[in-house]
Amino acid sequence: MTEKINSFPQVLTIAGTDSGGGAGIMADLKTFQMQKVFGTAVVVAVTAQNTLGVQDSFLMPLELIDAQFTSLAADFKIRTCKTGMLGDAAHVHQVALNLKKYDFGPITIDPVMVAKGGAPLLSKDAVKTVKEELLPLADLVTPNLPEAEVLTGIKANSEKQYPALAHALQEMGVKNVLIKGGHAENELVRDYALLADGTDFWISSPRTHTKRTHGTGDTLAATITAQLAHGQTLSAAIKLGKQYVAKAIAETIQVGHGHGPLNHWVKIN
Ligand SMILES: Nc1ncnc2c1ncn2[C@@H]1O[C@H](COP(=O)(O)OP(=O)(O)OP(=O)(O)O)[C@@H](O)[C@H]1O
Ligand SMILES: Cc1ncc(CO)c(N)n1
Repeated sequence: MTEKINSFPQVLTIAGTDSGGGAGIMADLKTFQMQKVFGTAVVVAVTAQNTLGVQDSFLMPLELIDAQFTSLAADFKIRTCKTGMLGDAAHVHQVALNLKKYDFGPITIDPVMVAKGGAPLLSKDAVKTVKEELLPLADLVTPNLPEAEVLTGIKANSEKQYPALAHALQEMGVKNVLIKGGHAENELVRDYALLADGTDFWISSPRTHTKRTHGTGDTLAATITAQLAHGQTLSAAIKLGKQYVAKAIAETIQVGHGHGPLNHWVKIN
């Protein structure tokens, strides 16, 4: 029998691992698999983590970051990519250098700073490097509320300020912005998108009252990355991302004793 060759778009996540399987590279790869794209990964950090918190972490040697990028560039046609946990300023810088060197398609930056339990995933002094070196490379940035505040220096106490946060981020060089509203306390969880052409829209879903929200941001950005690789427009990809993450939170699974992971098995189409 001759082989039957199936082809899937190839995508890349540049982030940290989560031994607990719910966030970071693990959430990204599960999402990629469900969205029918072929997932690859540059491991920037390894975390010893579960649903209760981050117990330990280690950042990869910078040469190994370069080596992973080189391996992928030599053999794959990466259509889109995303970043997650990047650890410190030196690693943000190294990732930015590699993203400038290779064309891995549209770049989604999820500016991960703190884990759900409060553990830092990006050192404070790295924020400057994210702003100066990474954001200008981003096609899309997807901060949660606290991250948007840190990046812009604007304190936001209501949804009315999301457009101001997004415009401030655009002024920092990002083309498209998605502000995530998971950290607000409203009954409707509303995210706000501001696109490069100046158009904007809100997307909302009912809030699921649960502590099982580990990896929500990673899952959203990974879905957008996958859908862009399938050729969806950015606004369609964002809407599909929100739909997937809302369903994956609502149809919960029982894993661990703390901030449990999402149900990546849900289907949206
Ligand atoms: N309780 C919830 N019910 C429904 N949707 C939610 C809930 N919490 C978050 N979301 C949605 O999940 C996505 C991620 O939002 P959030 O603000 O939690 O990101 P995050 O803090 O970066 O997540 P994480 O750090 O866990 O990866 C957004 O689309 C948001 O609207
Ligand atoms: C490795 C890693 N990346 C991202 C997050 C945020 O969800 C986390 N908790 N752990």
